[in-house]
Amino acid sequence: MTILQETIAAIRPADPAAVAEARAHQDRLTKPRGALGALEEVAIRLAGAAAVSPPPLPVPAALAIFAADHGVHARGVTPWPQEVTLQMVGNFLAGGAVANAFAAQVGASVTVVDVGVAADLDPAPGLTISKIAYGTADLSRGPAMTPEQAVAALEAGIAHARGLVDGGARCLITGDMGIANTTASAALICAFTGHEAAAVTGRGTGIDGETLERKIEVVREALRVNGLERGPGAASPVSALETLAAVGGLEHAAIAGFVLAGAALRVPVILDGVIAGAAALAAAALAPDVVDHCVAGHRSAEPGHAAALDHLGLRPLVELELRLGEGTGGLLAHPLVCAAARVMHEVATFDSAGVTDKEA
Ligand SMILES: O=C(O)c1ccc[n+]([C@@H]2O[C@H](COP(=O)([O-])O)[C@@H](O)[C@H]2O)c1
Ligand SMILES: Cc1cc2nc[nH]c2cc1C
Repeated sequence: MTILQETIAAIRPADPAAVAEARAHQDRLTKPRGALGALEEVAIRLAGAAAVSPPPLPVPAALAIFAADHGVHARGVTPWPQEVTLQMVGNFLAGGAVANAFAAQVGASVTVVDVGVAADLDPAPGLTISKIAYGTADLSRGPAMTPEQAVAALEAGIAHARGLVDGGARCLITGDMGIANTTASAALICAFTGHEAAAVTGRGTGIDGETLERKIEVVREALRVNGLERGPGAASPVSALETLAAVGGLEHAAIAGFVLAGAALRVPVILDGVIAGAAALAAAALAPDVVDHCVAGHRSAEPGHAAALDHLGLRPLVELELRLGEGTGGLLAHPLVCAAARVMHEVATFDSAGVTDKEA
């Protein structure tokens, strides 16, 4: 078996006994039933994913930022020059990005993985160089990657997750850096959900109306050229791997592998924004049970993100109109996920605290 096949084969759905025990435990705690709203569901989800109730506290957390460039940049879908991907990797490694500040705030480690930056990076502490290509091909002219490249990127994500978990991480947070990757994200979301390009293509880093029109047309071309057009509800004739290779980025594939590995290792994964959402669609198409191991950290301002989360059946914890990527929304959600788990360990029950429960 390949590393990818072995990882997919190890993924189990939420454990029903742990889910039932966690649900029953929530109802015994000294609070009106349901009073913690969506956090109760997070705690129950963590228990199902870990197959134990109460679930382990999701600490320490590790953010992994997967960086790559995109051939579709040449179509003028973003105002930012491609070299910003490389420059931001330098910024992450120097500790100067928003992701570094948020990671420090929540006590998460930060590592960066080069899976496809269009330039050579010097080795540095915190950087893993797993370069598969110097950026993808232009997805609007043909497949962005070969299936072999997509598998290599998936396996780079798996290897990185395994390394972090071996090093003690008990929560994985997805991060991305890749100028033009919101175009690839929109194409993936169309291909996996059946939505039309105009419904899920957004302004990314911030583009004008004219650029947005062009970006929507580029996404339509990508779907047409790669044989991925389909109506809502119609099944895709193309396999998950071929879809990912056709319109994804190297960082999308690596993030999909990272998520699959977290699930296989029963370590919860907090998803960041639209890039993670698109990658999670690919992961779920490869292994549907992976979703039980994911928490949607936030909902980004990019319209395709809501479509991806709806399709995955995930409810975002934080909604602050963030549209930065890097893992920033996932990092902000981490204390909420910790709080949800901690309740299960530390809050007294009606019985243990001698608090009178309401009458049945
Ligand atoms: O995470 C998000 O939802 C998100 C939304 C918009 C932009 N981004 C980030 O911005 C970059 C891509 O934007 P763009 O406009 O170049 O496609 C890439 O580095 C992403 O991390 C991220
Ligand atoms: C400056 C900058 C920082 C980013 N971080 C993630 N995507 C980004 C895109 C830009 C342009």
